[in-house]
Amino acid sequence: MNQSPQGPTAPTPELWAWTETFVPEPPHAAEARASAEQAGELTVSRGGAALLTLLARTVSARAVVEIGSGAGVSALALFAGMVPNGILTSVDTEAEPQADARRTLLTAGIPSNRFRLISGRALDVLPRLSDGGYDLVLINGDKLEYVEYIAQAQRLLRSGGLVVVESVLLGGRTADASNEDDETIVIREALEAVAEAEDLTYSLLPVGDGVLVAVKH
Ligand SMILES: C[S@@+](CC[C@H](N)C(=O)[O-])C[C@H]1O[C@@H](n2cnc3c(N)ncnc32)[C@H](O)[C@@H]1O
Repeated sequence: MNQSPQGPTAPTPELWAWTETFVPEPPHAAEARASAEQAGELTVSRGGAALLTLLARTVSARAVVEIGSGAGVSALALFAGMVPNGILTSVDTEAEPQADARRTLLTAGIPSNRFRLISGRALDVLPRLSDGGYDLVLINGDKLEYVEYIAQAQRLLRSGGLVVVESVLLGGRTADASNEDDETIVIREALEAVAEAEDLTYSLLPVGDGVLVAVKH
């Protein structure tokens, strides 16, 4: 068997890249991803989208909060796993990607009464949402605010709800001890906040650019 210091079959970057394509992306999602890429808007990875669908289905998500609507790629993935009448509340500071998100969701047949796209800064909007009222919170907004987003997610989630924190590896910067830029420092603090939280059990998954998933108890 192929042995390495990490274990019997340590995955190569090529193998992880292959896992991203393992779950086929539905046609509407592939179109939304292509148009987001064309507009220069960042999205969750393909593997990250499949993970969101899985997690939303795992908790029978009825009420979901998304920080960072972008062009709606993650929203579509969440809806694919949510219960049929589930509602997504999604916040973004930028009007243009949010208009794309609206178009993406409507084109995919999601009725407009199933999503609230709120224009504004997450830290202004989240405090207005109900304590314990949500099954899943996706964090994919301003990385410099991730510590505050996690505190908000702890308040918003019901017991058994999930917080999903996107892109925590920062392309390798988080794990590079010589790196001290502001985003990296905040992401490390956010990871520590989750690790130290007594009401969260977590795992850091090597999906896309790293996804931290935690369940509230
Ligand atoms: C990576 S993109 C989100 C991608 C989206 N989740 C998807 O997969 O399609 C990050 C988004 O966060 C938004 N954003 C940045 N700062 C924010 C803030 N303070 N509050 C809310 N959204 C913010 C940006 O405008 C951008 O659209």
